[in-house]
Amino acid sequence: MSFLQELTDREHVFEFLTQVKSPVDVRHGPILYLEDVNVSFDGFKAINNLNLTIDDGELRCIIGPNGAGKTTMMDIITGKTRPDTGSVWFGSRHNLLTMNEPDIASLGIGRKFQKPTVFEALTVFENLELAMATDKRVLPTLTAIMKPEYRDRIDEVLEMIGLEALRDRLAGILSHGQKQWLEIGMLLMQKPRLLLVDEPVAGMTEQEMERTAELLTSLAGKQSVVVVEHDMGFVRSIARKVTVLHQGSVLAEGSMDQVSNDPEVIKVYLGEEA
Ligand SMILES: Nc1ncnc2c1ncn2[C@@H]1O[C@H](COP(=O)(O)OP(=O)(O)OP(=O)(O)O)[C@@H](O)[C@H]1O
Repeated sequence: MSFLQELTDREHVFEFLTQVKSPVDVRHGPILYLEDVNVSFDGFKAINNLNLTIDDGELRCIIGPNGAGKTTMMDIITGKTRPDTGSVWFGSRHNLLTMNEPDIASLGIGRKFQKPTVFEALTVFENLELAMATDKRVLPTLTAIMKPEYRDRIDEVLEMIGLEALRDRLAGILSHGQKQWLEIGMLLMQKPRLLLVDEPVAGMTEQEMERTAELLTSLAGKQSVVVVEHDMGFVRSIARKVTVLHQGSVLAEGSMDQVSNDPEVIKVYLGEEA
């Protein structure tokens, strides 16, 4: 079928519109598995024998002082940084160290950076629409022929992120918090299996933080969510299990109460704030 025929065939399902069919295999183990990972930058060990396991559907908070290796760890998972040694697996089938960044993203690993990067001149709805198309050049075509199921997905995501009432407003007029939720919504359009979220509540009001806590906890279960955050009040409000990184390794892991009472953690990290 030619591209022109595809365009005029109302029943044709474009490859770029099909949701990511994540083939990740979690039947016998975790969704994310890092073992003995090491990364050095000019001789400095940013990641040092790091071991980390995230279960399917889990919400995990990662904390740690500046320079602990949190960003580098996210960069390794998404393929931005290659470790010197170690293993990184997504389910039991996908060795992430053999894959590039776009392939890792298309497996269903979504990453939300600290700063919101929504398209301010587009409406909330259009931002979500755009997030669905992997080939951004086809957006005008996509808008003209959008199938009901894609509209349904946008409606579903609008409800999840609480922006239904603002669907036709330009993203540029949204508050900082609303932009962050919209960007999370853009990631959700592709139905990711694992979401990596970097400092989601930096710069948010108390109310926005509460709403973000509700959003992230509501996502867990359906997808796995890893949140890197410095705000301890926020971490306490959402955390089930917390991992404390220090000098590129796991220093402690457990409930917020367990890690915040751990003498090593108090010494190297929470002690900083006391
Ligand atoms: N590309 C790089 N080149 C050299 N050093 C780097 C590079 N990336 C990170 N580092 C160093 O590796 C260490 C870990 O950095 P990383 O950004 O992962 O820490 P972090 O826990 O995310 O810190 P923060 O909480 O401040 O964001 C730091 O000492 C940092 O300076």
